[in-house]
Amino acid sequence: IVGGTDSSPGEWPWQVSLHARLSRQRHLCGGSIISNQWILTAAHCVSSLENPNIWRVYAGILRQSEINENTPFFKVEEIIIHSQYKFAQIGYDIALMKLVKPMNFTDLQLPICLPSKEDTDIFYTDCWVIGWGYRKEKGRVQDILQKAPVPFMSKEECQARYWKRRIGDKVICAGYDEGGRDACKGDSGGPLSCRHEEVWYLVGITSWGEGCARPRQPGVYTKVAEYSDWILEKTTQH
Ligand SMILES: O=C1CSc2cc(C(=O)N[C@@H](Cc3ccccc3)C(=O)NCCc3cc(Cl)ccc3-n3cnnn3)ccc2N1
Repeated sequence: IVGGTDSSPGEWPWQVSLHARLSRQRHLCGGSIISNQWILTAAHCVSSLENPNIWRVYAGILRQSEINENTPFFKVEEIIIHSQYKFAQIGYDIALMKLVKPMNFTDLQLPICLPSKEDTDIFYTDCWVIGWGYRKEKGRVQDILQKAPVPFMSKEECQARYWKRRIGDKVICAGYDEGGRDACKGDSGGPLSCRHEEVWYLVGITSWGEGCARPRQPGVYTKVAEYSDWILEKTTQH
């Protein structure tokens, strides 16, 4: 997160850190707890890393330094990537991770509400982007979970900022024209969390941007309300 501040314990209990064990284990992406057995993240985090056995889900942590070989984690049973995903800039940048065992909810690990598909036209005013990602483009993964407030940007303005690309209806843009606050490397897959009438909703999934916190280059987030049918279909036992 660029331009953010330290989060406090339990402030974002739905935020998880997704670690992949490749040559070595490291934080690769954020994710959000949406039920006791399902994590929502970005498709680009797991595409080409679809073997569930390499992933470790850490919940209820504030600092990456809390993680060592003795830290408990959740194992992943199944990874579901949206069938229309190709790469983040095109869209459909959404994926689900099913945990092997359901987690117990505590003050430090709780689910966030999903917006319902009727909520696609709410203009949220209290949104935050959260993560352990870089604080600048050439940075490093941070220890303490960072948070930054980011205002929605209209689709029209966002399309004007990214005129070489097609900004569709299933993404949300958020950021400042003057730049300065944004997601960055290591934040993707995490939540754009918005508070509406005292309830927090998972409005976006951190997806892509041109650099980090550059003027007139807002962050682009998967619009979760547009995928509520998909989420319901994939997470309901049939
Ligand atoms: O220990 C380490 C050091 S190297 C490292 C890199 C990344 C990374 O590039 N993540 C990418 C995505 C990715 C994930 C897995 C594999 C490959 C790529 C990312 O977060 N990308 C964030 C994309 C983004 C989103 C918004 Cl909303 C705004 C601006 C940006 N950025 C534009 N340029 N940088 N960030 C993640 C974890 C890492 N862990």
